[in-house]
Amino acid sequence: MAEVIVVRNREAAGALVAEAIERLVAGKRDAVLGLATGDTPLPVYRALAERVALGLDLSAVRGFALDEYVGIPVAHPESYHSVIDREVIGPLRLNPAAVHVPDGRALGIETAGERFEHAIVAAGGVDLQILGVGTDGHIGFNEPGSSFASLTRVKTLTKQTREDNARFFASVDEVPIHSITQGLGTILRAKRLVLLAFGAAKAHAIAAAVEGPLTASVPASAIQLHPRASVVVDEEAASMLLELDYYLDAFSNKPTWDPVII
Ligand SMILES: N[C@@H]1[C@@H](O)[C@H](O)[C@@H](COP(=O)(O)O)O[C@@H]1O
Repeated sequence: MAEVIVVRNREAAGALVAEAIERLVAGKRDAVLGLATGDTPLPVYRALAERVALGLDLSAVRGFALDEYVGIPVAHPESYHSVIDREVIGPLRLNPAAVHVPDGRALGIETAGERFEHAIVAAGGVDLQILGVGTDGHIGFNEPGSSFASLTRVKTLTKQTREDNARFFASVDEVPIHSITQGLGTILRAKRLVLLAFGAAKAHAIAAAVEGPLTASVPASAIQLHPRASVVVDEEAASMLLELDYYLDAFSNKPTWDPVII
């Protein structure tokens, strides 16, 4: 079962996960982070940036982004290359050469997934994968129906995802139709998963991911297959969990030898 941690707000979630990443890096300077985009992980990146400003050294940390749009230039401000540069590499002072984003350019797209998988394996795998969740239950861009065994590949975005992401573009018509995303199988190979979600719009996806049946119709339910998955949510995102009292009880009685997330 995934560990469910209910926090007061986004800032508290950011602080909690940043603290775990700091502990991870203290034990492994060149730890490999799996990097999500979207609004959800921003509090984590902000909290880490504050720690970096105070002296935390992340310069040896390596990273793999979850996904990228296909069909927009790398330099487009909303390409995940640009977002990862702006929100992660810069503020966290990571080495740009050590952070990989799937290659969504048309040239060589058939082999881009395989190349990305090789790079993850060559790095020794992802130590901690940060995840958000789409309102339709997707993780990365693994839309409903994605195989639990899938690896990095091109996926067609659903109408719902394109509408959700239209806020980053001038209109929904400008949201790319395709993406290249780590597969559910890729994500499940990470040593630890941390899925974050905030707000009532995510409550259904969180309940389905944590307590619903294991089904490709809810890609985030794949986290139930992972032995070390934590779900960090605010009260609104937690509001449809049937066993909420149990999770709160389990967390407040967490044994001291069992550290949070890491
Ligand atoms: N590809 C990304 C996902 O990685 C992200 O988790 C999800 C939720 O986005 P947000 O965090 O902005 O709600 O949407 C996007 O489609």
